[in-house]
Amino acid sequence: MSARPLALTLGDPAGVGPEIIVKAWRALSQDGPPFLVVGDAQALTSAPAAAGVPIRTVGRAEQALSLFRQALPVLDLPLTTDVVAGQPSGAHAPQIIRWIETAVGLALVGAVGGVVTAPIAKAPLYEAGFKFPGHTEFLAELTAPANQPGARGPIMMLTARDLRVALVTIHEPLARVPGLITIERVVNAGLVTAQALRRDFGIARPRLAVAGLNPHAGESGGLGREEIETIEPAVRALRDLGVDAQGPYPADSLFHQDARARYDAVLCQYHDQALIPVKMLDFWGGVNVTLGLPVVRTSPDHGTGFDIAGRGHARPDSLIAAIRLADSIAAHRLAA
Ligand SMILES: NC(=O)c1ccc[n+]([C@@H]2O[C@H](COP(=O)([O-])OP(=O)(O)OC[C@H]3O[C@@H](n4cnc5c(N)ncnc54)[C@H](O)[C@@H]3O)[C@@H](O)[C@H]2O)c1
Ligand SMILES: N[C@H](C(=O)O)[C@H](O)COP(=O)(O)O
Repeated sequence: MSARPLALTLGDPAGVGPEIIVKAWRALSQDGPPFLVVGDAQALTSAPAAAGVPIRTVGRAEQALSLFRQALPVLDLPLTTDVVAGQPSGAHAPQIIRWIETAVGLALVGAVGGVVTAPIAKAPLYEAGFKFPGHTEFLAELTAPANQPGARGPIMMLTARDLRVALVTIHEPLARVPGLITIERVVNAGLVTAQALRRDFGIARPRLAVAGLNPHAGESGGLGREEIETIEPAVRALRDLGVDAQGPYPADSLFHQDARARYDAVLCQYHDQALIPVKMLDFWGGVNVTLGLPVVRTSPDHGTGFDIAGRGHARPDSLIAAIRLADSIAAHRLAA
């Protein structure tokens, strides 16, 4: 366990975030990684599972270490408008963004060991003028001035059980994806992923399988030429750089149980190619990790769950897995 707490952002206060945070504290308060919440204390107090959970405000992140076993620590940056569970509102956007900025700022100065983000809904943030597709790209912007050892992300990785997937393109409309797959992007995603598998996951000789874009990985050019013109040269370039990369392989046969034993991560070309197998394999245990940034960041694989917010049956499993993984990555970085 790291000697510093983690910072956990509240996410969209109208979603399941407050409820699963309170439940995660219940599950982890005795022997789990300590964390403080960066968000609105009242939203936590009002969460369906909050009865009996002591919630205490703190002024400094380090106070969370001694407090965490007795109470849920919160750096209270209150909302200015009322929250209705299940109803997202652009009015919350400035504070949602501020919580993320604050948590990342704490990580950049070393006051916390990493950041775990509860889910945000993108649409109300876009309506309020948020210019980033999601946390991943926003965190890259916030951490841009800080030094990053090795290749720079952000690269989105999702993990579930024995599967890790890393993405060449992230939040992009499908129609734009082929044009965005360049040799440079594939090589950078492969390098960031291989370096993170060593540095953050402790895998000494990581093996990467690279997925094709087209059906049957292009069928020798008959079903698309991206494999021949872009992905194969990128795989060769990765090998020249010392990365154990193989492929491109047809994506449909890359994710079954026997195939998963042959690699440590799959480099996928686009969002759903990567996230469908993860969420199908283990929706409750899946974790989203941002690779190649100066700060540690994880998140649950699920979203804001507006359809069930406020009802009391949201599951905290994925958030708990995200907290444990952030703690493990922070410990690996500290030991390096
Ligand atoms: N980490 C993140 O910030 C993150 C991740 C994924 C999606 N999102 C955002 O979330 C919003 C909603 O996305 P969506 O509807 O596609 O996916 P979702 O994950 O919010 O919901 C999909 C289904 O899973 C259920 N679900 C989600 N979390 C649950 C939990 N903890 N316990 C029990 N059931 C749960 C929901 O009720 C719903 O039926 C979108 O705006 C998206 O951008 C954010
Ligand atoms: N792409 C993620 C998913 O579908 O699970 C999710 O939108 C989170 O993205 P950020 O971590 O960049 O917010």
